[in-house]
Amino acid sequence: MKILVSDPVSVQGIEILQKEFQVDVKTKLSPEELIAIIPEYDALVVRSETKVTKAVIEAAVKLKAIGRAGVGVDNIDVEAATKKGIIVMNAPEGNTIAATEHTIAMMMALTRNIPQAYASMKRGEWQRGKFTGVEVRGKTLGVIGLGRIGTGVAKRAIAMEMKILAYDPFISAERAKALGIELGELDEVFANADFITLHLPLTSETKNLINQAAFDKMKTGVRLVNCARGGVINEADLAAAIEAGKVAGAAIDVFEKEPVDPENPLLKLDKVVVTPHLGASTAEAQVGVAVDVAHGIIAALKGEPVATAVNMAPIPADVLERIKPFFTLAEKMGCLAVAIADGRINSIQVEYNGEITEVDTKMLTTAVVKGVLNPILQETVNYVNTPGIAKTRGIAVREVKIKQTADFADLITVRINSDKGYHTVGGTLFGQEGRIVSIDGHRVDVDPSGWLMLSPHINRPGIIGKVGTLLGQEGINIASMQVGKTTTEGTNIMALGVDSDIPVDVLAKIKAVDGIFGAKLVNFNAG
Ligand SMILES: NC(=O)c1ccc[n+]([C@@H]2O[C@H](COP(=O)([O-])OP(=O)(O)OC[C@H]3O[C@@H](n4cnc5c(N)ncnc54)[C@H](O)[C@@H]3O)[C@@H](O)[C@H]2O)c1
Ligand SMILES: O=C(O)CC[C@@H](O)C(=O)O
Repeated sequence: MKILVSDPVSVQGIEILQKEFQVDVKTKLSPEELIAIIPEYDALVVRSETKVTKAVIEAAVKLKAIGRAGVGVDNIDVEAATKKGIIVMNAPEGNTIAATEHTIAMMMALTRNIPQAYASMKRGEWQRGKFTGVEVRGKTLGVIGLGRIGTGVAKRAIAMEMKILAYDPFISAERAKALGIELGELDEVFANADFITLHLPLTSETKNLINQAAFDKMKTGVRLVNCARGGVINEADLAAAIEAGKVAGAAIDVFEKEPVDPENPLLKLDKVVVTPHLGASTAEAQVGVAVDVAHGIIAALKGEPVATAVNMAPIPADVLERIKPFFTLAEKMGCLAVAIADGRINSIQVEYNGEITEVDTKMLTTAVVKGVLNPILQETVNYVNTPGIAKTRGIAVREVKIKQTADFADLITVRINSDKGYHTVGGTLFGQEGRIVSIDGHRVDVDPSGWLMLSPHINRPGIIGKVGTLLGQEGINIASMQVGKTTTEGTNIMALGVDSDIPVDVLAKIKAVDGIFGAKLVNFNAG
């Protein structure tokens, strides 16, 4: 598989990718160049410069994952990617400290006129009176967006004896209180803040949030800091508010259009301190996001769930740790269940027993359904599109949890229902290895890898020998053999691990053996 890295991403991340896949680093591509080469790639890694538009996604043929080495995914058409079953992930934590510290640096640079004083001295001047600033102690800092960075900025500002008034409709008052932060409505923040700092994403809702109408509600002399996203502030309105004396100054790291247009009015104002989107630009952050995104891309390309996918339900790290060993098993159980099922599938039930019931198992259930759908569909089936595909196909998915278990510490049982009846597959982990421990109530111990032939038969001498002879005549080697007892008196199931595919006509000959009720072949390595 091939990965394209189209923005400057730290070498530590690239090296991790190179251990597993071929990696091409091609930066500064024009939109046309990216569209022309994207069909070759299975994954794309970007920072904020590459615009992954609908056209890019439509041109992609094999693309399975897009990784953003950073937080904001506003440069990626996530909706188009989701429709195509492409996992979009970010690296949300690696640059939090960098952006937090940059925000504080920008606020202090703004209050003490550091860039202006620096430029003046470099011109050979000594102007002490011109650059008198203001203190932040005792001032109210309005924090809009109290997520990772907003909270970090608030904590540091509290240490500088600022009072924090925050607006974030998705944060509880208890959480804010525990941090020593007062929550208020947006208009309260506008009306009371001496400084306002933005830490929210750019969405259709937040675009132009800080516009002329917002400035009208603010204190005269307010100072603004934006290290979140350009576009949240209307730049023309900000420039006008500064010129009118309503806003005393602004520190801006992010712009509506990047790289910024030299004619941007904000660049012409002395009261505006600017940096070229440097919030995440520390050595530590760049390594952090590159390494995080590399691990996410590898997981996605191996068909494993990605903790930081933005178009899938997020999985907390502790839950992922707990359920990760079960993923491959769960998918293979789905693959086995669909192989033995007859008729039109109308529902899949996944029952969990044991310790595993204590965590959120939704992604494991998705893994089972993915395993069911993968062998029967031509389209790419992954963790992003599996729930949608099952729904469109009218397959109801149900999860049942019963903590009590009889024989295993953890047990997963898949029941696949069709218009012709139902089948069950049980699985567990022996150490870290997945094992199929029951098929339709027959006790087995099957390693779910390679080819497996399953054949229920009457429990009487000679049958297994006949099957062995038939396979031997066709040159098909039997690698392992299990015979499980069934709960139905007198019926056993043969589970033969074979080294290669069994042609349909050979399978027909096996089915025709007297005493055999059927024969099904499963390829656990498909998909
Ligand atoms: N300048 C940089 O280089 C740089 C670096 C990292 C992150 N960022 C940007 O900083 C921003 C914050 O990043 P983060 O990691 O803290 O994200 P986060 O997801 O942890 O926090 C965002 C917060 O915004 C809140 N929010 C969403 N919509 C809102 C609205 N309409 N009004 C108020 N609050 C709202 C959310 O509830 C959340 O708490 C993002 O836009 C990110 O892209 C910039
Ligand atoms: O890639 C960058 O340097 C910017 C990252 C930053 O804007 C983010 O959203 O994480």
